[in-house]
Amino acid sequence: MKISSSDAAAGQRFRIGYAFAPKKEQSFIQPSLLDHASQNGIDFVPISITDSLSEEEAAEALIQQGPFHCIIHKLYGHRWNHQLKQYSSKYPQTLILDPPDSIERLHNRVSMLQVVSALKLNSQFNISVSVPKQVVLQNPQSPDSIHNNTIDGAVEFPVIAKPLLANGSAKSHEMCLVFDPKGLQTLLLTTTTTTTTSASTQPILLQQFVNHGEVVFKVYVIGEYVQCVKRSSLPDISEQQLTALEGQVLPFSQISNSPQPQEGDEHGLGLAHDPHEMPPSDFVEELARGIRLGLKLNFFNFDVIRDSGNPHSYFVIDINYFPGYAKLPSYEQMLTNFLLALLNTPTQKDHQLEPATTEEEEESDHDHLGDRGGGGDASLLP
Ligand SMILES: Nc1ncnc2c1ncn2[C@@H]1O[C@H](COP(=O)(O)OP(=O)(O)OP(=O)(O)O)[C@@H](O)[C@H]1O
Ligand SMILES: O=P(O)(O)O[C@H]1[C@H](OP(=O)(O)O)[C@@H](OP(=O)(O)O)[C@@H](O)[C@@H](O)[C@@H]1OP(=O)(O)O
Repeated sequence: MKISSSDAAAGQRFRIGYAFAPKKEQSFIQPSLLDHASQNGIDFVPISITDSLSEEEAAEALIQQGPFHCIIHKLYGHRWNHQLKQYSSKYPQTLILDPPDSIERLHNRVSMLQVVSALKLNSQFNISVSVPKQVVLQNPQSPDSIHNNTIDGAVEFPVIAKPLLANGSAKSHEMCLVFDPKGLQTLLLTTTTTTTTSASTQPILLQQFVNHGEVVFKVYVIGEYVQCVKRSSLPDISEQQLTALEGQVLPFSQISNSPQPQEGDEHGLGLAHDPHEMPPSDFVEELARGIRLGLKLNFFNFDVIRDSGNPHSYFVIDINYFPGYAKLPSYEQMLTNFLLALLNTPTQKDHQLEPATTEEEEESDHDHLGDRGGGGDASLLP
């Protein structure tokens, strides 16, 4: 099959290949999305690759299912990255959203947040954004970690112990609230028979817990589209509670999937401001833009909390690749508009989705595409 730009201008439809784990496919590929996209000239095509194939056969199978104008995906690992690479050398004009190298950065809770520390926000907002203080225990069961030597001065209690690795596995979401050095010692000494973070000999991130009025703001990004929603979070911890919780470790997992908090529900500590008040939208948009440009990603969300003690101080605590967009009321429009804007840009219209032939031809195609180049490395950033 051959897809060309002149066809597209004449009403040719766009083929978007998608590759997701079954759970993601089920939640994201809704009939409402397929219908809306289809009415606007976009056909979503499932990419299917059998596990039993060898790496090279799997790459060939992906090539056979092409060409696509664009591939969207949330699959990880060497095998999938290799398939994409092979596919891209055959069809360099296909936009791979997003490039695996850019996604990779979100798989480590330190590297994912570096982009936030490097941000320079417009001072007109009178708002500061940072990352809570944090320290990594590379060897959680080493005597230095167990006796808290590694963390001396780096963070203050309470902290949240998070697996450093954030690869989407159930384990990577297992966290613990730790209230003092004794609790941390308990956590690190717990035998490997338990299933919490404590069981892990894998590196752990200790991130300072910030009181934030039990509300987390989730900012969903699709290219330039930004939507901020409120979700329930952990309650604030008072000094009295800290004393009462001495030596304790409280495990939890994926609590931000709980329903949105109701006004007046908060158990905050007599805050001077309303913890439910949404952050200013121009600030959220500027923050999302900065993170998007820094990460060179189009599909992600990030979690922001506001310091209970200072309404001008925000913290970004997590960034997720290709989150649960279907939870947003108008994700069908957001996604379709994003793809159409992208595929209808002049550079994109020049695309001829034919197999690459000679190296020379390929190079000239790359020149044509500039930064949006194929080869699986489209950054699509303005
Ligand atoms: N530093 C912090 N201070 C206060 N609360 C925090 C902090 N870090 C995390 N939390 C709370 O814990 C929740 C889970 O943390 P985090 O987002 O890092 O975990 P996750 O498993 O990666 O989440 P997700 O399910 O969104 O991928 C947050 O939504 C927030 O409610
Ligand atoms: O399953 P849901 O729809 O809730 O989406 C969640 C998504 O799971 P999925 O990709 O398996 O679907 C998670 O991905 P992994 O970290 O586990 O890779 C992460 O992005 C969460 O932040 C998303 O929740 P949200 O932030 O949108 O509330």
